[in-house]
Amino acid sequence: MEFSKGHGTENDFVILPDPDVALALPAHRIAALCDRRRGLGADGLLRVARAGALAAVGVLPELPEGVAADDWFMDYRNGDGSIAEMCGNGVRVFAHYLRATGLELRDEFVVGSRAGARPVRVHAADHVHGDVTVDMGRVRELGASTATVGGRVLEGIGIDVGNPHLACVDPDLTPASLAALDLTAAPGFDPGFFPEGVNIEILTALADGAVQMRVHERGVGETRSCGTGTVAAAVAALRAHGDSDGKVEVRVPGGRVEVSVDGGRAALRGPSVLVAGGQIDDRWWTELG
Ligand SMILES: N[C@H](CCC[C@H](N)C(=O)O)C(=O)O
Repeated sequence: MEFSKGHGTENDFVILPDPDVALALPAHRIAALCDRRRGLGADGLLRVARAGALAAVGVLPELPEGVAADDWFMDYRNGDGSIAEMCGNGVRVFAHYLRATGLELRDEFVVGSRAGARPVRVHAADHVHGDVTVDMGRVRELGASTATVGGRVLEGIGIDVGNPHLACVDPDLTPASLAALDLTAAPGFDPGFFPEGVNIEILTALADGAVQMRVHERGVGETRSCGTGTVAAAVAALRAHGDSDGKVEVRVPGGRVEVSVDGGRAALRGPSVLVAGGQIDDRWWTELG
């Protein structure tokens, strides 16, 4: 079974080409594959399939708005096997993979996601490095809520980027104190406000057009980057700064991305790296049950 491995600012993914949706992907198999000791190891999994093929076998109940049957669809799963609506770093790696393998010959095309159509522009793509902008669509503020980290209560804004986020801007945070935060345990949050769980970003205030951010992801744990999270962080940082639109460089442990916010919509530009490709042993995969 063919696979590739890639990452966007060190948020890493196993990529499974499966255009006709021949693979069964129960959660326990994904969790084993993404486990960093008993499997290949990754924050998440990207199945590469045609949207119509996913709908035909019932993986998708229907085609999401704006997604055509022959669009490539990013069937994203978190490392614990759970399904998430959208993955911003994942779309960049997905688009890079399509161009690098020749599955897609255009530089501008739509990637389908459970959150809807995500148009991409591939600025550069060779067999290792890519540079991609993703139209992240409409971003919706959900109101104020809080997170608890190491016994401290942090004020945040709930933000819908197709998936749920709580972005906590702490004006007293410095890069050093942010780096010192213990995120090994999942931050506490209000399950009434986020009944489907939440990705939690903690970030410094906007300064010189940039913020520093760490993230604890739903279904994964702390990651070195979260693309949808950088969009939520940029929206929250602009809002705390008294702005609604603007460009923000979001610096995460795994690198840097640029988020543009305009009229309630966002775009995310950043790198992608394809690290390796190979074969997953069919018998190992089957024995997972
Ligand atoms: N853990 C997220 C999905 C992956 C998001 C992140 N990897 C990104 O790049 O946006 C969730 O459950 O909503």
